Amino acid sequence: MINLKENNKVRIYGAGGHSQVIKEVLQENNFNVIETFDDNPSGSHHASKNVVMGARGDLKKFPHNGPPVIIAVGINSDRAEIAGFLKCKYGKAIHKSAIISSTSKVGEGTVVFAGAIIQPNTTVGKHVIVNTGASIDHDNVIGDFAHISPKAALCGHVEVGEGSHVGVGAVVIPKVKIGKWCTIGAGTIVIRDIPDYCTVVGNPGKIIKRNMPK
Ligand SMILES: CC(=O)SCCNC(=O)CCNC(=O)[C@H](O)C(C)(C)COP(=O)(O)OP(=O)(O)OC[C@H]1O[C@@H](n2cnc3c(N)ncnc32)[C@H](O)[C@@H]1OP(=O)(O)O
Repeated sequence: MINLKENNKVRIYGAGGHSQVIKEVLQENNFNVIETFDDNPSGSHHASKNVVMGARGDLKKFPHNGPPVIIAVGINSDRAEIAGFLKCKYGKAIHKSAIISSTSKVGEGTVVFAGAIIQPNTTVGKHVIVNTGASIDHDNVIGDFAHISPKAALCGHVEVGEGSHVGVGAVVIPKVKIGKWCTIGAGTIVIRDIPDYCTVVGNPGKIIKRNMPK
């Protein structure tokens, strides 16, 4: 399932490891990745070829018009910043093995990797990463620019705020609300609501840092 049009052409913004996974999802869905941008082309992943300078080089000269773009940058705040200055159309990249309920919604620019599951009545925002094998159950609300890492499990009626990162293998019990721009550590068990900007680790999850917004 994918919603990119324009003769199956797509562009990727970001040329690191995360970009490689997105490229593979797109190619398996018969999309033609015609261009890869990066704001630091010389630091690209070894598998990225023909990477060209991104919009930070010259915002006015950047080809905002054209085939849809996917922002393939793993750091949530960077993805949000890039989405703030690009004037592009966005696509989605959804792996064939992902299961998404017909009653759930996935926003533009969002990527859903192999084996991920999104159960009914869930809303996933824009430019979200639903990583490999992540499980997002029914009636969740996932904010824009969030990242649900591999094998994380969100039970029913969970909310994850804008820009928050749920680490690999974390578990969130039903009806818990995680604020915006939080970090939930790898393997954390979240059993209570988490305020905005907090880092939480452990079982049960405890707040170890409050990261004030930039
Ligand atoms: C395909 C992909 O790769 S997707 C990428 C997915 N990435 C992840 O899931 C990474 C998640 N990140 C983490 O778990 C990190 O450890 C973070 C963000 C929670 C904390 O990182 P930092 O802010 O650098 O904290 P730091 O490493 O200094 O640890 C602070 C304390 O928390 C503890 N801690 C850190 N992470 C965890 C964790 N996941 N579980 C339990 N305790 C933890 C540390 O042991 C340390 O304790 P101490 O003060 O008693 O020594």
